[in-house]
Amino acid sequence: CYKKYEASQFMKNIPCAPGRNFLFGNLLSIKWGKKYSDLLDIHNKLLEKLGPIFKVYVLAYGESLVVADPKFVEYILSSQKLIDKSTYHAFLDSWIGTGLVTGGGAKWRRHRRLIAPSFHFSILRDFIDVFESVGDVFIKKLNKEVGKKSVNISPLVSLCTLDIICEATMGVKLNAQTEVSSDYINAVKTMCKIFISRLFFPIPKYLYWLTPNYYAERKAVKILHNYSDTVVRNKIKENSVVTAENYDGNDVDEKKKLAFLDHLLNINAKGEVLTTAELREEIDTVMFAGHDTVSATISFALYCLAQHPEIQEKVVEEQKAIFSDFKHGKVTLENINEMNYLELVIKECLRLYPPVPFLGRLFSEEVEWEGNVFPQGLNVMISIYAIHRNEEVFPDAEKFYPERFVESSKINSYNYLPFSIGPRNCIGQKFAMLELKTILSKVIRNFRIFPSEPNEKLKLIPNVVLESGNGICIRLEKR
Ligand code: HEM
Repeated sequence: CYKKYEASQFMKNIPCAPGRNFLFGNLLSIKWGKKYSDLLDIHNKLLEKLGPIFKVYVLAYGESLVVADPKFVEYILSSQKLIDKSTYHAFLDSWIGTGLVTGGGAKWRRHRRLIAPSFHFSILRDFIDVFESVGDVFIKKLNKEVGKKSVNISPLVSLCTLDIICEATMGVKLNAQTEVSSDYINAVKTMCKIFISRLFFPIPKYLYWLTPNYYAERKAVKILHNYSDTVVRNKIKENSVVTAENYDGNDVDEKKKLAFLDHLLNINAKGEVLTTAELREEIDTVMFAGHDTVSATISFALYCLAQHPEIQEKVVEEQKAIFSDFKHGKVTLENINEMNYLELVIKECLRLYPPVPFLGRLFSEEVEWEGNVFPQGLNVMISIYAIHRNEEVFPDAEKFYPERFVESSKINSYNYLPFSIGPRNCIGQKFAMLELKTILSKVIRNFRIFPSEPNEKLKLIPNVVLESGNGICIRLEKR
């Protein structure tokens, strides 16, 4: 009880974003006073003015802490107890339920332990074929953009990564790149839009059903669940694979397995069973987590290469040394491991443009740190975006300079964390790196990349992932 009192007193002393309104908290000054696209700027200015730990207030959520202090971040992220996600994550529940990204507590621990082996390197190797074949379609699509003065690359890349994650996860070809439109893709887009709108226009749960979003969300979720449910049920039927409902203790042949779903089904054969609903939840989760994040990174990396011809040239030289058939050579695990300079480029891109710019946590208990007590139930936003721009760690931080990662072992993990760190780090990190290298290698070997005409600068906005409000525009020429 005393801790509770101490925590509430301590919170009073934490600097607060200005313009607090009794009804809307800081939202009015943050949201209405400025354009949505200014949000990261505002956040930077608040950090400068208030320091690396400050609070913002939004009526529907109460006080939230924004943290960019690497020491406190280390304390939070390395904790085995502070693993619960912020209340905002609940806006994704209707779609991805309490799968790995949003779940917490004992269920998350069990699922993480069961699913982690499916992301082992030996399994990921098989997915390079998927990256290759979907990448070939992507190159064909890009061929159609050659000669245009400005191409917003984001939507094209997004369809490519959606095709990849769908095939890798469910073993199903979505053909998002070749089909004009699909209900599934539209439903994914709708859900992402609604998530953001609910985040910034927090309407209390009991009033939400009065809004048009409620009905759009219900329709979209039905489409998304029908899709993954059908795939899961068909797989179970096809493979006669066991689930919690029909498990009889017999093993399933591992060699036949290809997609993540197959690997998850195989878990059931080992006696630790996931129900059909849990399987669907995890499939939807990987579809959500593994699509836009990679898409954003590829798009930003192409933009950076367009803006820095000398860096692009170094990437090309490395690719020339690796591939005897420069344009059509196939990517393999072996040659991916030789793409060292490309890896530096990707790392620098993830530093400047972290797809997940903020990590949300909910303190499930009172937290004592450096003699201060933070209250239980506090929402915390860890600003990866700000941590990655710390001049003391990354001199000339706004500069795109891949060489700064040559001695990456010297960079403390809590100063550079695009995939987060600790128990809730990104389970798909290795998968993502393989996919990023494969697709970027293919693009760079087929096209020269230039800035768009006129040279459109990025206007960063923190949507579901980091995006650019005016698109990510480049110009392509055939090599
Ligand atoms: C460049 C690409 C990617 C980036 C930057 C990224 C980043 C992240 C980050 C920062 C987290 C932690 C979120 C948090 O703590 O709140 C996370 C979690 C997660 N990511 Fe990724 N991710 C990427 C790609 C992928 C891919 C390709 C997959 C799947 C194939 C994936 C699956 C997941 C899952 C399932 C989690 C939740 C892990 C857990 O809490 O146990 N991610 N990712």
